[in-house]
Amino acid sequence: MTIKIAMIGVGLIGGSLSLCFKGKPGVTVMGYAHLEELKDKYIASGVVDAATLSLEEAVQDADFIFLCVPVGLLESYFEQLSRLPLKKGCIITDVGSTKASIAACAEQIRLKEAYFIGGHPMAGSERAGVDAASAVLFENAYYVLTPSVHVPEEAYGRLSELLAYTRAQIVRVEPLLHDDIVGAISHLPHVIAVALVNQVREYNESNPLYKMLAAGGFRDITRIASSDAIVWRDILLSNRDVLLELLKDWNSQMSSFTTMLEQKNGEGIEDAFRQAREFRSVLPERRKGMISPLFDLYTDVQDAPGMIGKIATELGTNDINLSNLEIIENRVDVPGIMRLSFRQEEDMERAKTLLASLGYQVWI
Ligand SMILES: NC(=O)c1ccc[n+]([C@@H]2O[C@H](COP(=O)([O-])OP(=O)(O)OC[C@H]3O[C@@H](n4cnc5c(N)ncnc54)[C@H](O)[C@@H]3O)[C@@H](O)[C@H]2O)c1
Ligand SMILES: O=C(O)C(=O)C[C@]1(C(=O)O)C=C[C@@H](O)C=C1
Repeated sequence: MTIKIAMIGVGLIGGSLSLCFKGKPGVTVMGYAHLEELKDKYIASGVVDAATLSLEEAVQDADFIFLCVPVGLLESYFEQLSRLPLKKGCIITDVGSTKASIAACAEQIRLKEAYFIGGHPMAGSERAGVDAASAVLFENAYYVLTPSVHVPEEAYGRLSELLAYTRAQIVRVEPLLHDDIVGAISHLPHVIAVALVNQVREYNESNPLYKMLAAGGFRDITRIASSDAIVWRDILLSNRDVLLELLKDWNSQMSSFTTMLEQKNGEGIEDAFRQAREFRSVLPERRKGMISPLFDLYTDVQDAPGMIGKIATELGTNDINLSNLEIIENRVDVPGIMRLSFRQEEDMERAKTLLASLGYQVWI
């Protein structure tokens, strides 16, 4: 059996999906580019089997069409597709970070012989473009699908089956509920990160020490402030109503901190930190490129380069199989944390005992 996949927009997400599908038995991935230089780039980067500047050629005989363009372009592409000859039973899906507007559009423009199933992989990065694409981006992530009642289970099943190549976990959610939840856990955090960076950027104009001293905490909370401006402009405008409500709640969270500080309410501040830590500690952890779960052990690192070799050697000479090693906070002259991952729980336990006996502070 042959499967043709048309990828409309081969950037971070479209490129990563292409890498998941390309080379699988019977699958060909055709990228659509709106600019000549992008077409050449898509081919040169090797993420697609072929690329074209013609939308019609890209989708001709396609079994699946993925719309991977910024959210503000989704409706226009959907409308163009509805006027093109599509293969009977073809599935059109998108990867947009909002789902209500494209779902409403698909309700209005009924496709004749194709089906639309909204999609949103809950994985990404602050980087953009095909150069940032990765075959393991979606591994162990959730992948939201928002089929309408008009979509037959058979079509939903076909898309889910194809998406198994991403190694993501499919979850079915209503479009409006999706936008409420993703507004809170993704869109609002991006707004907060950008506002925080811009606040500090303004202070830095009068004193460059701000930038110089900005360390782990600032970097951790602001990574996503480097995200693509066009992609995020479209997401925020598309989820505007939800964000306006969320920002009201955010302002009241900030007011409560203002009040606690004004009243020197140390207990209130402690409670806020404790509650946040408790909730954060139960967030599901997801790792790219992992098939089975790992058993993790943590230790402080004073001098990372020397320590890495020393610890790896100690484990090796004691026949303890280390699967992965990562420095979580790597700041010059400041102790960081090393995460040691093991496939077997027994290896982790033995490493814990060994490193503790050698004087390392270790914890699980
Ligand atoms: N960035 C993330 O973390 C993330 C995660 C999940 C979903 N998404 C969604 O994925 C979609 C794509 O985002 P991305 O992060 O891959 O961005 P990107 O900038 O990396 O990719 C966008 C692609 O669309 C192409 N494009 C731009 N204008 C176009 C046009 N007029 N016609 C055709 N193609 C055009 C670009 O050339 C690029 O290849 C967005 O809808 C976004 O909401 C993003
Ligand atoms: O990890 C990141 O950089 C992301 O921004 C990924 C992220 C998110 O906010 O979690 C961003 C947008 C999405 O639509 C899905 C995932």
